[in-house]
Amino acid sequence: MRLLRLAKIITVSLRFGLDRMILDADASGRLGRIWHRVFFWRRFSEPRAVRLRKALESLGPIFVKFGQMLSTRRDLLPPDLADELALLQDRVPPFPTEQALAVLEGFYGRPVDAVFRDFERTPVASASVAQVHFARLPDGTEVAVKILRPGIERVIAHDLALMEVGAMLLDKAWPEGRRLKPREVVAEFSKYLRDELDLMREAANCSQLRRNFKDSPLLLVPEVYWDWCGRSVMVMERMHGVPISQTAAVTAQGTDLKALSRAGVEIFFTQVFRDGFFHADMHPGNIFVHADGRYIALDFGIMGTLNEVDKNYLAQNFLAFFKRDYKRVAMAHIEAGWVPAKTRVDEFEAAIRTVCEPIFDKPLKDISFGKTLLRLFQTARRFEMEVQPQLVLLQKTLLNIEGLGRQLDPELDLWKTAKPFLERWMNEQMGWRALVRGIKEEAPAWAGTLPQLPRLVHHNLVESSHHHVVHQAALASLAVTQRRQGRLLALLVIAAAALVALELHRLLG
Ligand SMILES: Nc1ncnc2c1ncn2[C@@H]1O[C@H](COP(=O)(O)OP(=O)(O)OP(=O)(O)O)[C@@H](O)[C@H]1O
Repeated sequence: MRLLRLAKIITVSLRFGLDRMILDADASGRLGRIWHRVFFWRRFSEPRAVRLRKALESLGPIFVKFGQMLSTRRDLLPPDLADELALLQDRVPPFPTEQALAVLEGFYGRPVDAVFRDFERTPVASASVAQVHFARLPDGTEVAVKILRPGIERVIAHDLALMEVGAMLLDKAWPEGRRLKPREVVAEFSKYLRDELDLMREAANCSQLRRNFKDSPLLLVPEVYWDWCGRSVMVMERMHGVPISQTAAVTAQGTDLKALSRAGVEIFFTQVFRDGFFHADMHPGNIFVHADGRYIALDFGIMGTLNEVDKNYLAQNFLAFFKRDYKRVAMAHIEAGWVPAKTRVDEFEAAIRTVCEPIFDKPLKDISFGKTLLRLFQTARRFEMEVQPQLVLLQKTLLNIEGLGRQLDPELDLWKTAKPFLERWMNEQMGWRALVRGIKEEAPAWAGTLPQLPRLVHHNLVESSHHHVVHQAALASLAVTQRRQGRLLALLVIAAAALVALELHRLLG
């Protein structure tokens, strides 16, 4: 099976000339010249990016997903490849309903019709990893049932193993290819795919996001029905709305597109700066709009988490960046320990200025946060900064949010919407508010420790007087040892002197 798959990969690579992409970059090499002679008859009329896209399409859904992920790594890929790969569509025919029913019956141990009041046999959507059917719970609640594609674990394991081999070869055999960090990219993809294979994880993400946005006037998140969920099945509230990509239908239901685009930015910055937990798969297929104008989020396979250091880094950088205070940007990197402490601030500052200043050529409203962050990461990498995966995820999501926002309202001023969030966060980190918050956070721990304080103080005093006695004894024994060693040294010196004297006497006498 694996050999067959490998053979297919090699054939497809030769058919679409992927080998040429590598060897053309290394045409002067001996291997390149020999290869060109062996395969002299091949001519490719299409550009390399199109050939790569077609090759991935013919290798199947996992490779298509891989290409989609690659298209977001603009920090690694040349623009022509990234643009073309972004066109990849995760279109796969649904798997037969009997298989879906078999998965469900295997999991529940009962016929599907005994679990759900009614279960729609035709899926509402199908993708490479899962498909979704609508159903009703016994009490009539409308639900969406997400089911993992049967056997997908095996397919993924095979394809990933082959990708890992490919990445290793690329890394070892092609010095230029190393810059694309093939092993790192495949490892990231592998983690992302394995996460998608556990629907309990996705359900937990969904339920956390719902809790964070409980009673929100901006965002709706489906409720998870845990009693019906497992690793390969997720049952959640069925949401009713219009896909955000259908702008005409969104307007027809009376939603103001300008308000919607602002709300999108607000939701994102709330997720980032309030919760440190954000939806990181914000492609238009996962976003719907409810009739009351609220967003509906779906698909919680990829979520990003940020800690206080990450948030501080982001807020400081964005605020300093928009004030064009590049020195502050450089300092923020050094203070957070992202770049080595030995980095020269002036050099780093100059490098940031060089990449960022051209961005300000445009009006503030047209500046892309996502691109700015990308430039910053690219610069910081040159200064030995290991960009954290959660920040790369955030930067990719920012690009999505901006794209979506500007599609809804070309006049959207992202900075105006985002600035209050950043400033509020910074204010909360400093001054008396931060102090009060710190006390509030620590108070429960103090409540537990305070009653024990007298006992702990007493214990420590006793311990320290005991330690004092122990220390005294140790010091005394050290002094004895020192005296002994002194005596030994004196004896050795005398013995050595006697030997020298004897030797001199023998030589002279
Ligand atoms: N709770 C829900 N209520 C209504 N429709 C839903 C719900 N969950 C999923 N769907 C429908 O199923 C589609 C696919 O769902 P989802 O994105 O979660 O699956 P997926 O397999 O991860 O797809 P992809 O990988 O393409 O994003 C959605 O676009 C939507 O049409």
